[in-house]
Amino acid sequence: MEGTMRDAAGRADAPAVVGARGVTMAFGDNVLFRDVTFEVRQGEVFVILGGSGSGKSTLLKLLIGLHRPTGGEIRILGEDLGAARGQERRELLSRIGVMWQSGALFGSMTLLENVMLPLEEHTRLPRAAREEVARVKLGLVGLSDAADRLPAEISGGMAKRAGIARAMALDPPLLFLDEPSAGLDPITSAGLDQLIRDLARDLGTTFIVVTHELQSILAIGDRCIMLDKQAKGMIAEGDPRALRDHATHPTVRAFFRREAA
Ligand SMILES: Nc1ncnc2c1ncn2[C@@H]1O[C@H](COP(=O)(O)OP(=O)(O)OP(=O)(O)O)[C@@H](O)[C@H]1O
Repeated sequence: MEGTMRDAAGRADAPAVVGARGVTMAFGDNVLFRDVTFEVRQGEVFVILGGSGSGKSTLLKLLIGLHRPTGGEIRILGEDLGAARGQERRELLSRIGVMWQSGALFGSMTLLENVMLPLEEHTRLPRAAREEVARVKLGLVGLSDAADRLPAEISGGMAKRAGIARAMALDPPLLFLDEPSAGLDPITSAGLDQLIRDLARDLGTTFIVVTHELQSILAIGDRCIMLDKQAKGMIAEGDPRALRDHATHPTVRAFFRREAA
């Protein structure tokens, strides 16, 4: 497997907030990947990349408990996700935020109401406090002025930001983003990348991002792993810029240098 030194951001000593050890996933006879092992450290922006069908989304679903792995162990925020049951598992999973590719905002609610929703479901805060928290989150993503708009009245980039604000409503230490740049023009996408970097730096939030947008990977990723369909597993791990400059594995090189494999 292609590998590089730890990221230059110097987070090698930060505690691991996610750990996958020897993770295998199969649907019936169809093995997607074997022996996937990595750690994500607090405050990192960690990117999962790979070609279509390599299992990126499935890995994301394993990490947030929507699927159980066929083999191996996943630890989230210090807990063994596979061993956690019932209320313990629910509590653990309530400490992670997820933004799905579509943004998944409720169309009949304003952005403010959308961001207030998780607070309604998971806290007993009075309405005024929920509103206050939701306004702060919208402020963090630069949408203070759009709080009263409906999802249909905003751009795709704004919808992604609102999706991030909602995923952050409960102050999760760990945020998962599924293809955040999908469907955005390059300038809007670059703005979103900047937001992700700012949030990671200013709030210490750990991000795990599934994306195949090379510009985004290079802009936001402290470290990445690359899954491969043929290899049925990881073929690279490391600092994306180092992989771009030094990778020798043909598929990894091809991806980072936009060459034919
Ligand atoms: N619930 C499921 N049941 C059975 N097979 C599944 C299921 N989910 C995914 N798969 C299989 O796993 C493969 C990988 O899917 P996955 O969505 O994880 O890939 P991906 O790398 O995210 O791809 P893409 O970039 O195209 O979204 C799919 O091609 C499909 O064969």
